[in-house]
Amino acid sequence: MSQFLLALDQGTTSSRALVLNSDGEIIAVAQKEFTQFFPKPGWVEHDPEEIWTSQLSVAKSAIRKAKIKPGQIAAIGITNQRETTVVWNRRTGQPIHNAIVWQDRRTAATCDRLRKSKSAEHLTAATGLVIDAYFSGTKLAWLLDNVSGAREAAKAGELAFGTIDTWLMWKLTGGTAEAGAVHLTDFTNASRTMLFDIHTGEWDGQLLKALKVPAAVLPEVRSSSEVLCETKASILGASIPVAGVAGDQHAALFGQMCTEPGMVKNTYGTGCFMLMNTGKKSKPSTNNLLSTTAWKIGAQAEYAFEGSIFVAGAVVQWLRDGLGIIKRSSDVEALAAQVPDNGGVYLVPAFAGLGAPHWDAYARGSIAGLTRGATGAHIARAALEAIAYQTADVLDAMKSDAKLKIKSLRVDGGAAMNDLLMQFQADILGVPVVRPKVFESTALGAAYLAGLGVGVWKDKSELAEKWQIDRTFEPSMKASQVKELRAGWHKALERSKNWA
Ligand SMILES: Nc1ncnc2c1ncn2[C@@H]1O[C@H](COP(=O)(O)OP(=O)(O)O)[C@@H](O)[C@H]1O
Ligand SMILES: O=P(O)(O)OC[C@H](O)CO
Repeated sequence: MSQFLLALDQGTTSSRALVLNSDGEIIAVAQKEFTQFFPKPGWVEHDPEEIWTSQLSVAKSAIRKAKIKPGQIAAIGITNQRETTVVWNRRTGQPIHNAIVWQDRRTAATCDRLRKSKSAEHLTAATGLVIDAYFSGTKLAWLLDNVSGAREAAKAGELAFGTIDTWLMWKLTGGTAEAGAVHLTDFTNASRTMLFDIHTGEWDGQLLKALKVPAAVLPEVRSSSEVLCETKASILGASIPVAGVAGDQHAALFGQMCTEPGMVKNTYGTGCFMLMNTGKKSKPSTNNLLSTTAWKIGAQAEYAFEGSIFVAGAVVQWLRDGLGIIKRSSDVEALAAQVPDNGGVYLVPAFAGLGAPHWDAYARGSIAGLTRGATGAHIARAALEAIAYQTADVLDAMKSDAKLKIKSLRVDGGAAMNDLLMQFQADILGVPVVRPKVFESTALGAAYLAGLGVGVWKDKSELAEKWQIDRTFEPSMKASQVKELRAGWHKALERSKNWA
């Protein structure tokens, strides 16, 4: 009987489900958006029940579209928006509050205090992270502090904390303690909590104490590729093993088959997430990157550097919705192509400050170098170039941290469809930019991890054969021109820093 994999990709704005066959080909996709809540400036929440119902409905719909029976699914792979925090009551299965989303800044002041505390140095060494409201730890502490009775209930073992992977596994296995629901997470998701020691692979007692988190709320940490649990048969129509779990950026690194040290992927979505495989030992960053996990397959952990850029494809949305110089995002390419170069115009899209490697929360956007001859086409070109310059700044930091030679950059995400941007990216980096045939790296990664977990595929080398190139963009710009352009970018960047 033919075997299939079901990938559940629970993202920030939508829940997606994909069915793959045992050749790793995608045969069905279903997607559903869900509600974003912004209760106060800087706060972002999701309804955990809506996350579950949307995820379940797309899973069923993808199975229907694939025209397969649930019993033909060999395994489920879960991949998810990372850091988003849910706390629920084990007995009733009810969340005690909305999920606090990774973008939520409500715990920024707690992080300021934590940065000055005696745990700060240990935190960075153990978790590889910088202290920031982005991660789950302070969000969990906020829930325990602000939901009435939560801390006592947590101490008494009545509450469960989880990232979205944990919540989905809980729901897939029955949704209450009585029904036998499991409380598990994987190595990659645990690594984004700010409570987990990525070297020992265990929850860190000192950090739990610093954030006053009772150990009783924490899930058990498992690898990213093994049978973690079996779904309750009544939910999807068959009991199916969940055999792959990873945060979405880690899954994308795997889906891009960046399985050797020095291999890098960049996802060009709203922002950019760049991850580089650094091998079986974690390396500290001295260039303002995160030192994080790649995945754990069986007993073998692998590590990565990560750099996030806050505004990438979003600058194209701004050209469309803010400036109104294009109608659709894809129009940016034709507009930018009307001019042979940027004409000395630089756009720094620091709309929300600057992420890696600059980390300037007070930077703001700017357009520099305007002359009377500047047109909308120059601005469009400068916007696309800015995505490439920011990427080059992160890759430089990675190269210097990793001391590894970069052979190429593997790309995915909506803006990686833009040929002009990808060619310019290759030119600026001086390394080939490689775009795969299948763009769904995140879902592929989750399905690959799950397939490995149940033996549909035997090892990484079998998977690497499935990964195919759509197009390679070779660098062709003169080194002197690259130098001049990057100098112009850095000059504009300086003007944008420390503005607000
Ligand atoms: N042809 C294009 N050129 C540049 N940017 C694009 C193009 N098409 C889409 N985008 C941008 O890509 C982003 C959407 O990519 P996607 O991977 O779906 O992002 P996300 O997962 O963050 O929602 C949007 O910000 C959009 O403006
Ligand atoms: O859901 P995405 O694709 O926006 O990814 C969210 C990241 O995992 C946040 O760290």
